[in-house]
Amino acid sequence: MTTTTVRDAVMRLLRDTGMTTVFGNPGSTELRMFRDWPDDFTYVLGLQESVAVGMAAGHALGTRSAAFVSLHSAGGVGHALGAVFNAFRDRVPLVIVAGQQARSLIQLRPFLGADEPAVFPRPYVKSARQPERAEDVPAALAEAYRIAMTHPRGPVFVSVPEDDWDRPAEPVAPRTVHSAFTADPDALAALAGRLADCARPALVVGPGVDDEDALEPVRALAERIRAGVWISPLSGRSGFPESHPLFQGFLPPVARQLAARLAPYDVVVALGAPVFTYHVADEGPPLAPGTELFHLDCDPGQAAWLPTGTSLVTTLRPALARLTGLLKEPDRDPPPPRPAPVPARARGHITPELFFDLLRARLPHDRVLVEEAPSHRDTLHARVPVQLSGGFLTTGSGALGWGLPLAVGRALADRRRVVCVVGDGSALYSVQALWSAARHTAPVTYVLLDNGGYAAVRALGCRIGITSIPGTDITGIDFAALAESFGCPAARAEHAGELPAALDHALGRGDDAGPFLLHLRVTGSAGTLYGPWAG
Ligand SMILES: O=C(O)C(=O)c1ccccc1
Repeated sequence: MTTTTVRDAVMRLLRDTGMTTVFGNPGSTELRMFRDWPDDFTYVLGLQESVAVGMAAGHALGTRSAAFVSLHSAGGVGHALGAVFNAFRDRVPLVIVAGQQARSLIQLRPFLGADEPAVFPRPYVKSARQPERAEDVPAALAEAYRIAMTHPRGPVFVSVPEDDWDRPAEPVAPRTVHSAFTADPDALAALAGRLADCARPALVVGPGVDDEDALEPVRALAERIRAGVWISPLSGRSGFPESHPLFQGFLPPVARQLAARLAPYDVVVALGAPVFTYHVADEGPPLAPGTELFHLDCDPGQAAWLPTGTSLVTTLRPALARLTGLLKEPDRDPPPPRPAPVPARARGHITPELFFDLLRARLPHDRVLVEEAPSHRDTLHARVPVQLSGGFLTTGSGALGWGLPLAVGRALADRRRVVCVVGDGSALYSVQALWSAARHTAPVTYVLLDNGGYAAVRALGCRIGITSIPGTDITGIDFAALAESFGCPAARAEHAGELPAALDHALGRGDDAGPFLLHLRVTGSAGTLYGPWAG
């Protein structure tokens, strides 16, 4: 006779897998999960489901382990989906449980009930199901954890009817899955041969490098072969020290420009990088005729859809160790280092260039920087070199509202201060995350760059000759007052002369001081994102 319930078995599983911080937004379909809520669990409330998912993602990235998310029924899943899309594309491991109405009510299409719950979040989850029987819920969640954590990682969805939690179920035994795997040794030897013979090699580093914690083996390979190193277009994570003399910059998400940047190289090796992540359409081949691509990634799907090159399906660490071991120091010069930016003017209004120069001078090398200010991304990359794997985090897939809650979860993961640079437009998709940050004393310094609207959209319009775009102006919001109303202290600055002291104050807060928001009115930004359209 079983005496444990689904809830007992799931709580035990969450302890065994380290998922005792639950990010969620509760409702009546989750009530029975909360019965006898254990003292060793922390519930982090997001005041809308996309905020809960964004915070969970930041926590997962910081702990390098899956985070648990509890969503409220079909409507909550709907609210969360933009963030789930990011988590899927950015390979963030999440175990997402959505409440469902009681099994006895489902035939009558009840209030809150989800029709086809396992279909709704697809295709942006690695797996989605509602177990056939209540007693299968613990095993389904254990499986979900293992799927989320197996490369390529990502979110997994389980729908749980509300009456299941009190039903009897057996606990599930802890298990281990080792998911690293190595490419065919002959294929790696052939690649080593090409790298030994080539004239000018380059590496393209993608988000997979941080995901697999492979920065050091990537650096060792780059130094061994004296390769120029590029970051793949719009990568959501840093994976190479950007002050390294071999570092060359960030590939643009436009086909012709990207091919031109890689044209000087005869062999390019992409590491955990989808390489051809374009934002706007362009014509021309993905690579110049003289550039040969090799691509190492753990996702067989990515290997299949890339348009060119030789793919080796592999996790990176074992493949890089073997590859570097096969290569000798070559007789070739390293590429020249990328030029330093021209220092910004420090008078008049605040420009993004000035802000990033001052930030660079104040940012400790081990500080994590979260960014969601799309019209300033290129300026940030040019002026603030990040050194850490995962020291820079953003959305690699484009659903906005990710950065502000991501910073909360990332800060809660190790309670070290995070700096989050966020645009005015971006902030407003998920601004209530400031309340969660204040509530949990999350050490985040937000610097809100306010250019009065959706400047990236305007810039992309200008690029193709559309200069008047409805719905892109946002004015009349007092962000400092808004932050303070959520319990997050704030300040504002408008003039260059005020900025150094304002930044010293905002960035100098201790790790136990909770969040702070600095609202900066900025001018003179963006221009034409990605340069003029050549089509
Ligand atoms: O292009 C867009 O419309 C858009 O939403 C976006 C998202 C992220 C960065 C830049 C633009």
